[in-house]
Amino acid sequence: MTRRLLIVEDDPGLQSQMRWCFSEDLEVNVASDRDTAIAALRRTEPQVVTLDLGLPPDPGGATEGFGLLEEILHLAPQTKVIVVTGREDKENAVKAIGMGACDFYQKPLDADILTFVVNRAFRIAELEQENHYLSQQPNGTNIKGIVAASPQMLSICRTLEKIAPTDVTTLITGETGTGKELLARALHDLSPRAGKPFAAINCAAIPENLLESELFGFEKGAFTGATQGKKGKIEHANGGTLFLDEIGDMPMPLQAKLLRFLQERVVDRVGSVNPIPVDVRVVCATHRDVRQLIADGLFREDLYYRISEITLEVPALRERDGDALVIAQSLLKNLGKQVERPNLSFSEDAISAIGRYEWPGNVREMINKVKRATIMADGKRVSARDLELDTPASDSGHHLNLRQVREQAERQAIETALQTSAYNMAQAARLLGITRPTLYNLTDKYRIRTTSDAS
Ligand SMILES: Nc1ncnc2c1ncn2[C@@H]1O[C@H](COP(=O)(O)OP(=O)(O)OP(=O)(O)O)[C@@H](O)[C@H]1O
Repeated sequence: MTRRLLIVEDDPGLQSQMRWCFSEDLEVNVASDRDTAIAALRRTEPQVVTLDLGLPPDPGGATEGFGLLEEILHLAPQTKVIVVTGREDKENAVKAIGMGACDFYQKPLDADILTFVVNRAFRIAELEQENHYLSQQPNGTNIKGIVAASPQMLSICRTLEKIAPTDVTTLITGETGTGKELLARALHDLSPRAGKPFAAINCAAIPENLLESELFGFEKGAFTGATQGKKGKIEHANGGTLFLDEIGDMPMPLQAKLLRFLQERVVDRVGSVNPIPVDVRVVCATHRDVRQLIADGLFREDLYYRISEITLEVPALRERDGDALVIAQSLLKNLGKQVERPNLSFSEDAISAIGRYEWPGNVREMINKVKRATIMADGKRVSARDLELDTPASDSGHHLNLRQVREQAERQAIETALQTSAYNMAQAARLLGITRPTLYNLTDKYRIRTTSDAS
């Protein structure tokens, strides 16, 4: 890509000095007033503009410069404008940044600093263009709600489109927050069952003694308090899709009952002897390693084969090439609209931090971070700090003692677990391998918030 720079400067001496600063691989155009600048902008579409605020007919003030800045950003909002101000003119520099200028530079001219600032602006422009390109890439799939650019996810989406019209029982595996439920819903929406119910049940969230009646329903008088019969989730899904989330956490006795249902396609309500035929497509998901569960005697192998006629292994966000940025951009657009800040964009440090971060809580964690950032960002730029991604690794070398290191690690692990589990204390405690009361003690100790501040 040819780098094109437009210098807007009315002083001929400065014009030639600035021209001289830039190496030959830059295409440089010069304009001395607003009209010529706009004509050059339209003609050459520069990625970067340096703009002297003091332009005729107001060379001593900044009105013409501000007017031109506004016009440039209106005509070509992606242009990186560096305003050039006098030495004592901080106020105007700050105002220009607030209006959307990307940087400022104070006279007198210093070739090294100016080159540095201009090159930096080109780099930002290129990164933004790259991101824009990525976010404009067709998903390769029209699956509603799924944002993906990586070959890994596009391949999963293609498989999903192939199996959607069939009734094959599908197992979706992957870390928490990778989009397993989203894919299960997509499978339903793309299937001939789309007009019928999608009934989801989280096998890990319901106490063992209630899960059976939740799934299979119960008859009047089946147990104390059952004054009337109730349909279970499976019956509710009749004609549609049953989504069994966290199937790996299903207790063994229920696994046997589920297996019978999958084989016979009839439901035995608790307390009933009359099997009820049900027509559902079953989709299961788990973040657990089912083979390991089988090896540990916690999951029935025969059930595993029943539920995994097709398995979709959803990779973690950090393993998908290019997805993190594309999803973050899409989230910023959508979540920004929700808080009436539709023009937010990521700063350069945010873009590299998003690419570097491991995303242990995957897309769910990203949603929390971006949601927070849309509220916290000053101006139009979302920084790494707004995303809470600016913990410098070098910090670790500057601790007072081991206690401080331990406490910081503990605090970080708790914050990540809370974000990963969408601030569900029970789930976060499970992720951390501690009890809920212990988690409450620790969040008190470190004064960590236990609810999403964006909710
Ligand atoms: N590729 C994606 N594009 C857009 N949004 C996504 C994508 N993947 C996940 N999400 C969003 O991230 C959130 C978490 O996704 P989802 O609930 O499907 O994950 P999960 O793998 O089922 O998580 P868990 O195992 O914790 O239940 C949802 O709000 C979902 O819409």
